[in-house]
Amino acid sequence: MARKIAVVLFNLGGPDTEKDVQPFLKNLFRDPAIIGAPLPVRWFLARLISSTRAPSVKKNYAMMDAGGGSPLLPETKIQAEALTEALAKRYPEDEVRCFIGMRYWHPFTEEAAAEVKAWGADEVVLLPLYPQFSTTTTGSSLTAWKKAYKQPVKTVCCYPFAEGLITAHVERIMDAHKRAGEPGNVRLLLSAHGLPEKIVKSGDPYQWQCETMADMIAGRVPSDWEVVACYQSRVGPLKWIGPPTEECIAEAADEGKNILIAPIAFVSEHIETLVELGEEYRLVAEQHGAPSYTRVEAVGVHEEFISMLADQVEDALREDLAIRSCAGSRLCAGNWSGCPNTQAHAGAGKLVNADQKAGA
Ligand SMILES: C=CC1=C(C)c2cc3[nH]c(cc4nc(cc5[nH]c(cc1n2)c(C)c5CCC(=O)O)C(CCC(=O)O)=C4C)c(C)c3C=C
Ligand SMILES: [Fe+2]
Ligand SMILES: [Fe+2]
Repeated sequence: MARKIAVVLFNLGGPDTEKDVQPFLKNLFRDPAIIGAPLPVRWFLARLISSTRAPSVKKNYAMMDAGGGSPLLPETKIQAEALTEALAKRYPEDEVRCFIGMRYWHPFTEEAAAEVKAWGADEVVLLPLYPQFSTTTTGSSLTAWKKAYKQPVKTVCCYPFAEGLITAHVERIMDAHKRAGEPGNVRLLLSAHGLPEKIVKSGDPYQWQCETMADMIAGRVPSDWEVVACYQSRVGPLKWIGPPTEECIAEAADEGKNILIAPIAFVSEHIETLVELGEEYRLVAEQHGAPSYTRVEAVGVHEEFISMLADQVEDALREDLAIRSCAGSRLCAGNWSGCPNTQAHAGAGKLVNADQKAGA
C-alpha cells in the first residue's frame, strides 16, 4: 500500500521583512541551546541583545535582494523541491512530501509538526539542513520537534563526511577558482559558523566534524593550495572557537595570497554567506591588499548534494533505529560513542594542511 512519507527539513530560519528582524533575534537568544542562563535572565538578555543588535543587523539584511529579510526560506524551498523530485523517483509507489521547520522564524518547527500531523504521514524523517551536528542547531530543532510531535520518527543526525557533500563542495570551489581566472598562490579558507568554546568543551562534535570535513576537502583540491579551516560570525562576550575567519583573511592578504573562501557549515545562501563572506570580509581582504578574494557558492541544489540528502532519507527509512547512526544518548542526537560521525576531539583546533605541508 502506498505510504505517505514526510521529510522534515530543519534550518535556522530568518526574518521575512525588516520588521521581523528584532523578534527573530529575540527568538534566537531566548533559546536555552544558545544562551544557557536560567529563564528570567535569558528572557531579559534576549530582549536586551535583540534590541541593541537589531539596527545594525537590519542594515545587513537590507543588503540582500530579499525585501529587507532573509533569502534562507526561498532558498530552502528550492532545495525542498529538488529533494522531493529526487525522492519521488526513488519511491514511485509512495507519496513523498517535504516540509520545512525553521527554528526561529516562520514556518516554525511546531508549524511543520502540525502540518505533518494534518497530512497524516505514515513515516516521518527529520533531516537537518546542517551537515554537522551541534546542540545549538540540530539539537535545538530536535528539542522543539519532540515537544510538538509525539509519534515515532526517524532522525538523521548529520552527514559531514558524506561523499556527495564533499564532492559538491569541491566542485563549487573549483568553479569559483575558474571564475577567478585560475590564479596560483592560493589559500583556500573553509569557513564555518563559530560556536562558544564552552559548548565544544561540553562535548559538542561540531568542531571536530567541521575540521575533519575540511581535511577531506583539502585532500581533493590541487596539492599546491594551502587550506585553512576557520570560524566566522562571532556573537557576544564569550570565548569562541577559532581561528576567526576575519583574522585568517587579513593574514592571507598580508602574505599576498589569492583567497578563495567557502562556507562549509551552511548549505544555502543567506546573510552569513552573502553579506558576511561576500561583503564584510571582502573589505578586510581589500584593506589588507589581497591580490584577489573570491567567494565560493554554497552547495544549494548541487545534484550530488541533493542526491546525498535523498540517500540519507533512504537509509533512515530502511533502518529500524529511531535515530540513524546514533541511537539513544545525549549528544549528536544519539549515542556519542557509537555514531560514526562522532569521535573524541583528537583533531579539534588543528588546522588543515598549512602545517602539514610545512612538515611534509
Ligand atoms: C552551522 C550553523 C549555525 C550554528 C552552529 C549557529 C550557532 C549560533 N548562531 C548564533 C547567533 C546568530 N546566528 C545568526 C544567523 C544565522 N546562523 C546560522 C547558522 C548557525 N548558527 C544561519 C544559517 C544564520 C542566518 C539566518 C538568516 O536569516 O539568513 C544570527 C542573526 C544574524 C546576526 O545577528 O548576525 C545570530 C544572532 C549563536 C549565538 C550561535 C551559537 C551559540
Ligand atoms: Fe548563527
Ligand atoms: Fe550522530
